[in-house]
Amino acid sequence: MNQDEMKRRAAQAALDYVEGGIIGVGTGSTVNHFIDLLAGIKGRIDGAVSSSEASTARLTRHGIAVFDLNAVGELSLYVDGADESNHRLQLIKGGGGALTREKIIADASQRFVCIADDSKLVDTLGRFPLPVEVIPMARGHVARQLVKLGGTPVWREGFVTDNGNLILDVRHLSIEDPLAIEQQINAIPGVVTVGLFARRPADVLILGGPDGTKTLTAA
Ligand SMILES: O=C(CO)[C@H](O)[C@H](O)COP(=O)(O)O
Repeated sequence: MNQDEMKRRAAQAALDYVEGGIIGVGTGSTVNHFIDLLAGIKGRIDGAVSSSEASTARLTRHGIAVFDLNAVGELSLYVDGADESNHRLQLIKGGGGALTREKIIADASQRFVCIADDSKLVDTLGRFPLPVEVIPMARGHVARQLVKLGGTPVWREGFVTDNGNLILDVRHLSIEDPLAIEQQINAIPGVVTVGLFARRPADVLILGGPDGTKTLTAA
């Protein structure tokens, strides 16, 4: 079975968590499946808060109303994908570059349901390069600080985030303590967001695989 079908299975299973109201919607190919499937039950919800311009466009195409987070306040549910998850449901996100808005919406939501194919579950985070969103003028400065932490930052050249910033993808970082690394990187002046979701992990992880889906919950 191909990876895309496994993503679609996870997205399908996430529909069970949709109870109504306005829900948070993330970004990426797995979430694209979720949006397409959500369209089939859109009468059940009042609309969505979106984590990217791409997801907003897709939601709108399906006739799902998109709201500003400021007008909505706290959300009961957020559904998003991930690039990696450990068994504590701490995540690396930002492969699609939407990490800042994703982190804001995750923080504003009572329940974060993460959907992914089963290759995303790892024992230790860090095989996937860690995305860091930075203010453009701070790119060199932040990169040097990341090298001091043991990482190898690579500028995602040509990519500009929805917030007008840049992304550094950091390889070779040892992420034994995700919470400590999240705090350390967030503390570098010029960093907008690091794509480590350790302070706010997922509450539920749905993994699509060849034999169906598997659901993990935070301890
Ligand atoms: O964090 C993200 C976007 O910023 C995505 O959730 C992450 O990159 C996973 O993407 P996909 O579902 O395409 O594998």
